[in-house]
Formats: sequence, C-alpha cells, structure tokens
Amino acid sequence: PGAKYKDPKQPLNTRVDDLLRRMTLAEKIGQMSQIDQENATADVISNYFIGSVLRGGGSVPAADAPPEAWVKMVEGIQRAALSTRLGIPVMFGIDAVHGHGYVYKATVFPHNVGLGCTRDPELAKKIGAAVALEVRATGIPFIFAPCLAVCRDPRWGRCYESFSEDPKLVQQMASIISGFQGEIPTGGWRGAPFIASQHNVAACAKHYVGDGGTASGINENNTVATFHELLGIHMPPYYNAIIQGVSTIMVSYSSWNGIKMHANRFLVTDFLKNKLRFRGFVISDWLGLDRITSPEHADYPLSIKLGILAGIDMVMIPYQYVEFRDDLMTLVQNGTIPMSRIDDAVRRILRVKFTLGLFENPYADTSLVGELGKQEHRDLAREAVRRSLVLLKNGKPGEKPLLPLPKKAHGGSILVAGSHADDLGSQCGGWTIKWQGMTGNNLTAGTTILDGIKSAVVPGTDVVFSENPDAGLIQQNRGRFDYAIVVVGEHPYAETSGDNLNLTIPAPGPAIIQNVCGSIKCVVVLVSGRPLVVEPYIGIIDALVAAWLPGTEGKGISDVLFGDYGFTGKLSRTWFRSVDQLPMNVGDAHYHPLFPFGFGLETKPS
Ligand SMILES: OC[C@@H]1[C@@H](O)[C@H](O)[C@@H](O)c2nc(CNc3ccccc3)cn21
Repeated sequence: PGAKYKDPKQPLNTRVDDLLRRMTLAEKIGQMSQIDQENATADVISNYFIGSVLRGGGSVPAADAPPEAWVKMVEGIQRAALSTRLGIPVMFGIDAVHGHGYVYKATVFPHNVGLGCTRDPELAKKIGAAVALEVRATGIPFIFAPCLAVCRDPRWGRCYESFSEDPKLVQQMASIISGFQGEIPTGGWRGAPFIASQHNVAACAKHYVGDGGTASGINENNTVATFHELLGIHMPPYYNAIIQGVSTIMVSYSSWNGIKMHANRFLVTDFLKNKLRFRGFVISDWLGLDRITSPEHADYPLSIKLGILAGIDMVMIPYQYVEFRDDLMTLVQNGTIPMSRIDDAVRRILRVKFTLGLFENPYADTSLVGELGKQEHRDLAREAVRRSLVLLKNGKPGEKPLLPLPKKAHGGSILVAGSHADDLGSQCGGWTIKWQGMTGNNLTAGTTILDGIKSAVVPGTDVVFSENPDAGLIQQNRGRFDYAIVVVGEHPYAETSGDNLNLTIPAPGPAIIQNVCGSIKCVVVLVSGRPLVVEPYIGIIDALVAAWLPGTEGKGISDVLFGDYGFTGKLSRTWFRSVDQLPMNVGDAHYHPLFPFGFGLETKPS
C-alpha cells in the first residue's frame, strides 16, 4: 500500500509523523523556507524542496493579469514541488488585507480602520468568506491577513491596517478569520489550525505582538510596555485568533522593551506555543530574521540561530534561500539548533498543509474564476463602505443639518471639488495593485466617489467637478451652487512610508476646503487611513464625513450622502485635537479629543 502520509483516511498526526520520519534535513529546511515568487523557478523549487512561495516584491504574472494567469503561475510552481521525491505540495501566500488587492479587478473592501467603525463581527465574517473565494479564484490557498494590530498612535504608517485602538473592538473584528478559514465546528478542539473547505484559505494573524504600540508610531520600532500592559492591550486579539483555529501567525518587526520580536523565545515559544497552545505555524516577516541585527543581515547565522530558537517555523527569506539553507544546515549539524526544534517547525507546517487539503487538492479549482470581483462581493463591499462612514458634523450651530443632501438641486447645480473625488487609487490606499498603492483611475475596476455622486442625483441636476477650483471662480459662481462636496485626504502609502508626525491634510486639501467652504455650503469627505488635523477648518465646514479608505465601491459614499441609507458608523479611533496630544486613546486619564472613540452622528434614510 502507498505511504501513510498520502492516505487522507489516516489520522492527521499519523500522516505528519509518517512524512516527517522520511524527510532529510535538507527537505525539512526546505519546508521552512518561503521564497519570493520572482525566484520560484522549477529548479529552485525542486532543488531546495521549497515549502512556500509568496507574491512579494512586485511580481505579478503580468500587468492586469486575469485570474487564469494567476492560476497558471501558481500551478507551475506546484508542479515543480510535486515532482520532488516526497511530493510535498507548496503553499503559495499573498497579502489580501482588504480584498485580493494585488489582483486586477478584484473587489477592494474598506481597509480595517473603516471596518472597525461598523463594529459588526458578522459583516467581517461575510467579508472574509468573500475574500477567500476571490483568493481561491486565483489558485492561492494562503493569505497574510488579518492584521490584528491594536494601533495606539495614528502617526504609525500602518494604522489603517488596524481595526481599532481598543483591543475589545479588534477582538470582535477578528471574527473575519472565521470567514477566511470557515467556522470552527462547535466543541471542535481549540488552537489547532482549521480550514473548512476548498473555498476557504489559511489565514495569518499578524504581527505578533505589539506592532501597533511602538514609540510615536514609528514603524518596526520599540514597544515599551509592562507584560501586564502588553497582555491587556496587544495580546487579546490573538486569543480570538487561536480559538478560531487560525492557521498561521506572523511575527512583528517591532521590539518589546528592546528585544526584537523575531528573537523573542519567551513570547513566541513559551507564551504563544506553550501557554496559549497555538498549534499552527509561526512565520517571520519579510527579512524579519535579517533585521534582528543592525545593520540588517550583518550576521545571518546569528539571525537564523536567534529566530529559529525563538520559535519561528517558516522564514519569509525571500531571496537568500541558498545562504539560509547552508547556514541553518550548519547550525543543526554543529548542535546549535537541536533537530527537535526543526521537527517542531516542520510538524506545524505539515499540519497546516494537511489541514488545508493541499495533498489532496494541490491545484486550483478553476470553476471559481468567476468569483473574482463578482457583483455580489462588490455589493457587500458597498454595504461595508456605507457602514464604515462616520458623520462628525452635520450643520453649523443653530443651522439645520446639511445631510442627507437633496438629489435635486434647486439652483440646478452642485459643485464637487477635491483631489480625492475622482481618484480610485487614492480611495483604495496601500496594498492595492502595488505594495504602496497607486493614484489615478486605471489601476483596477471600481467606482469613484464622483461616479457615485453623478449616479445618485436626479437627471437635470448638474454636477460640476473641479479638482482644485480657483478661489476667484468660486466667488463669481457662488450663487450657482446649492452646495458643494469637497473630497480630500491622504494619498496611498504602506508601512514606513506612511509614518507621519504632523498628520495634516496634504496640500492642496486645506486650501480647497477654505476656498469652497468659505463661500458655499459644504460637506467635506475625508479619505484617509486615520484621523487627521481638522480643527482649524471645522468652523467653516458645514458637514464632515470620515470615509477612511473605502476601496473600489465608491457608491457606498453617495448612498449615504444622499440619504438612501443613514449614517451609522462610530469612530474606531479617537480623533485627536492636536498631534501634541498623541498617543491618546480611549480610557486614558488625560482625554480631550476633538471627537471621542465611539462618536458618530446618525441620520435617517430619507
Ligand atoms: O508582503 C509580505 C509581508 C506582509 O505580509 C507584512 O504585513 C509586511 O510587514 C511586509 N513588509 C514587507 C516588506 N516590504 C515589501 C512589501 C511588499 C513587497 C516587497 C517588500 C513584506 N511584508
């Protein structure tokens, strides 16, 4: 009869043990290696027994590639892996942090900061299930999501990837994992990886732990906290992730009290694996081992020793797979790293691969290609956009509310102004098509906020769009417009490029607000990954809406502006008055925000 590990009727642990005992050290180290797709040739995959590949650097099958091209690319990598002696399937991973953002024409959902404002775990689950289908449409079974950061300082470039500053709200929204992976059966064993079907994907809770607590929000920096504070603020979402059977957990670049998380055996092994009984595998971040030293990669053998002994099971290498294999082989052969540590890592990786069903289903289910960008998913994203919007002001003191806006303008015209009214890339933000995101309207399929406004007003109402209207023109034409919609905000960024100490609205946003709102009744729609400085303008603004980074379904904004739906969103983050107050979070002794955590005005559908 065939080898036990190939028999799906065998118990999981029997398959793992049977396969593990057959493996050479080189094959074990291969399983621990995740390389970038750019190096994933058939030779490299088979000669180094590579266990995982990620879409990292900038590699895509081709610009605007259809799902079939992704399927083909992943298939080629898989065929090479299955050609090896033991035929262990490769696990392809990608960042799908707000939908399958890297893939042309995928549905792009609001980034987590906006989803947190819905406070709806069921919505999060539905979104997770839709994203899993879109990822599977491209033949990929593994995503580096959700980010469970508890962002404590909006100056952090990744704050938009965090559901909230409040650990309890992040815990609620962590239910997205049950969407990605499928719901763990009640009474099912806890802590072990769970993937319900071939329509689900292996998720990755990241970045363990304290990524959102660094000093001044400096990315990859140091989180100073007592163990009690770490457990109270940053750890809770991982309990929810493990209870849901999250398959993998990614380690944070940041440090805790000066100790690099990638070298922290106490938190990764003693606490996460032994105390919390996490049974999936722990993966490093990109060059995470290299960055244990400064400068990075200064002493790779030391980095590997510290990272692997800390409890990291799979290493996102992504290029130096030869050096990694050679150095780790030496460290095991000279007894620095015990074989038991290697076996623990490989067991965890194999457990996830067996649970994913990769041995039985190594290739894509091509019947799913139609799931990518499906209208049903876009409708769900549009609902998420509606419910993520937070109404911060609606009418000046003593004046009647401006929102919901009439669809018929009595004067016949409305003015739409601002850099973000007609910019699909800016409304999607980072991690969209490109790592850093893109501006403009050619990046993927979607609907801009302006498109939404035009389709919402009744015929005969003239929508005048001017990206950066001249103050004089406004003055001359002021009587022509019943009201103006000013859409401004941040341009796309990701990670360190988003670190920002002043948090002002980028130019020419403030000038547009002053030019337009100084003359015409205006609603300002702010497209940003976080609260920004608005106090200087709040007096001349009639209505203010936080739209966060809504993604491709821009009609979700006009749906609420024009009253088809009411505003219901509540702030997932404190809206500071001045950056001098930061960090300032709900529950702090000194708490004098412009708008407090949980704030949000409501309107009724008209
Ligand atoms: O894209 C893989 C990971 C991602 O899952 C982590 O959340 C993030 O911290 C992370 N940073 C990098 C490094 N920068 C980078 C991003 C995309 C392509 C190439 C490099 C890679 N990754």
